[in-house]
Amino acid sequence: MSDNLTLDEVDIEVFGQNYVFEGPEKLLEIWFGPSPDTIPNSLFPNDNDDKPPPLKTGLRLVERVIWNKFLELVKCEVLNVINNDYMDAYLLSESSMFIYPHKIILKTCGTTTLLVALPRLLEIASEYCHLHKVWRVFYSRKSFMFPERQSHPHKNWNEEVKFLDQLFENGAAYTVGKINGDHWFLWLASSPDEFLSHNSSRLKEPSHIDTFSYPLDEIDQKKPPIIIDLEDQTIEILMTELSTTTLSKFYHNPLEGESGTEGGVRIDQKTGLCNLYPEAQLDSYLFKPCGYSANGLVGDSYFNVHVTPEPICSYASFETNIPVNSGSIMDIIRQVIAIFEPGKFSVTVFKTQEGDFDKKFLVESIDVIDGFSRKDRILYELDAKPAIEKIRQLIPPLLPEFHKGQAGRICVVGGSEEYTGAPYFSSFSALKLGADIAFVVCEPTAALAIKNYAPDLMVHPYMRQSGDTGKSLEEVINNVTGLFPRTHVLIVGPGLSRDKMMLESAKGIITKAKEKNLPLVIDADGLFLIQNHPEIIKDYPKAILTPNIVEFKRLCDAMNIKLEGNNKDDMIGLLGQAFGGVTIVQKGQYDLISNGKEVFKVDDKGGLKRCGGQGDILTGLIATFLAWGSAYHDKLWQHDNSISPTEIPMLASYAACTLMRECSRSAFEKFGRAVQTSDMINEIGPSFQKLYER
Ligand SMILES: NC(=O)C1=CN([C@@H]2O[C@H](COP(=O)(O)OP(=O)(O)OC[C@H]3O[C@@H](n4cnc5c(N)ncnc54)[C@H](O)[C@@H]3O)[C@@H](O)[C@H]2O)[C@@H](O)CC1
Ligand SMILES: Nc1ncnc2c1ncn2[C@@H]1O[C@H](COP(=O)(O)OP(=O)(O)OP(=O)(O)O)[C@@H](O)[C@H]1O
Repeated sequence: MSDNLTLDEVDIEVFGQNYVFEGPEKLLEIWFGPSPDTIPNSLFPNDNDDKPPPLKTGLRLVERVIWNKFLELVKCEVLNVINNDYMDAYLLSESSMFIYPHKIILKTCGTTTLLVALPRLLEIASEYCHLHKVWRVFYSRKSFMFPERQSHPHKNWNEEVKFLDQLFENGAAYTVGKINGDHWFLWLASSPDEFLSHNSSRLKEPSHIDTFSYPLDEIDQKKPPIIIDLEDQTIEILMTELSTTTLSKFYHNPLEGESGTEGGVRIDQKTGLCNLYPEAQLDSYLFKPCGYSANGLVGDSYFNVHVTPEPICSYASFETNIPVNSGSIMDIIRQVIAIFEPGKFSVTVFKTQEGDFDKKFLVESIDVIDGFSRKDRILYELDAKPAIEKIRQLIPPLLPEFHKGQAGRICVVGGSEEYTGAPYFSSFSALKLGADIAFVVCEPTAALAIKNYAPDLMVHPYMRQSGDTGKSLEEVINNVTGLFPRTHVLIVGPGLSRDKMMLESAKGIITKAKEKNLPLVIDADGLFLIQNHPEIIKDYPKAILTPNIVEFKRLCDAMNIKLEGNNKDDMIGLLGQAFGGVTIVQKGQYDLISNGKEVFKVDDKGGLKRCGGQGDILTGLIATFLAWGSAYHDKLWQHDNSISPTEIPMLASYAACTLMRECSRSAFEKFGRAVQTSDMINEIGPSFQKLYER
């Protein structure tokens, strides 16, 4: 490095005026089995030997020349290789590759074409290791700094998803984070029970292994039973805007010695990187004129560090799968941040969720670092289901000391001259689930009909349609709000109609309900109101909106959220964010639930008849779970108080969606095409019993 030039000047001198480098890496993990022991031809531990087995099996059998050729497709090459009993770690000209017997982790930066090489990777596994099927695939990357420099299929996320979808079945693509800021793309396909088929057209199964298969039980017969630890956790710290002092350390200064491995060792000491994991076997490399990469091995885990020190695109990444418990994640983050002194950084913890793992605790344990302010903290559940056990905790026990109303008082504002069924379905479903009391506040002509449907309901004819001169808007609103002291949860919309006076009244009632901090469920015509006046509900986290496909689109339009460039399933998170943390339940072939931070998916089997009114049932169910959430926090019964009030809308929505689908499934099973919404209501009791009753 020239002594009297700034780093910028050095870059321009060496690389030219327009030089930039894409530091953020593409990361691919392909698992061919859950552990090394599930791979054919593995050498199993000698019973008398405490030492780990010499696991040169599976993918580790593939020779270096094959990998060299393979990496040509990625457009990078091998600089150095280290290994231990568990894996081979390749340091690449553009990042790293880790090869275990049962999985490969390939991480490449710049304009490498990682996915292009994927079919060849599957072919190598099949041809040389008898690994014809994969068990888990994970591909991720941060949004690129310079996307226009990438080549196919990395030009944009949709292309990458299409590429992966063509190769593997059942993939799921996600975008996490701010679309107009830092965000991540993830694609994953996994199947804990079965192996995934892949469709690599170039793959041909060699005839001599035509009949070879390796179901887990077949392998298990060859050795003592093993407990497969499926826990897998990766921590990634991505840093930009590194300090000038830090950057200068990653330039090659000929006066200090050679670049390459020798330079790498120098950098490890100069920066303190060698102290991150002092016990690690470290392989580091200093590029000429600048840049640094390192792989570190600790037992069966690894870490890697890659640094792009050009000031115009400065970037450093640290990634590890070395197990860290929730409490000590902060220690490693602090150490890494102290070494690189970034202006901005983000931490991603990717964890497979097994057992009773407390993800909330993990997320909360990631604290703010002195000198930084936190912009975002997202917990994203990928195809995960919130613990049924958690929902069960919200359900009030049936105790002799309780009195009328404590298990839930639900008020439905809806019901007009045109629609009387909707408010009935909604309120009656709340009773069927277990709420003690349900009121319907409706227009007088609807009141007569609804009273006739069910004497269990309390029907108040307080609402007025336009042209009805009997009552002013103010009187209507005051009458309804007079019920609030007796209400736990308010549902607005079923059968309300689009009459101006009815909608104006609903608007006033929602505003008053917010002042009283009442949980709200808004559906049907209530959503029509919101689509025209989103400000009524924006930033009120106690509200849940339950749009069907048409209503969802209208809400997105109202909030200016466009499908272009977004994955269809990401829209809900964006809508939740746009509404400032309101929970959205997007109903359809599968239901998605999001508050803008988390997304739950409910794809349990439902019935095949789409009769009107099922959405109304759902509102009654959500409201009852919400009311139980309030009773939980009022400590109506003894419990450990482990569920936070902020979790309730997501949990209540999830519980209601699963229950609704089960009601629809079982009613359809009995009645087929003749099934009616009222048949589904009759299934609420048995379905609840099946899913949630202890
Ligand atoms: N028995 C009853 O009294 C019922 C009354 N309902 C009430 O009827 C009023 C109007 O509700 P709508 O749902 O008709 O109004 P929407 O504005 O949701 O629907 C408008 C149009 O979109 C169509 N549509 C709805 N869901 C769709 C989907 N998933 N895919 C494609 N097209 C779809 C509808 O058929 C309708 O033509 C509301 O007040 C509602 O509460 C409904 O809740 C159904 C039952
Ligand atoms: N294609 C589908 N497959 C399975 N379930 C579905 C499908 N479409 C909707 N549902 C379920 O039906 C219920 C009602 O959703 P729908 O989209 O019909 O709402 P809605 O139009 O608001 O209903 P309503 O008729 O009460 O106004 C939800 O629980 C949803 O999960």
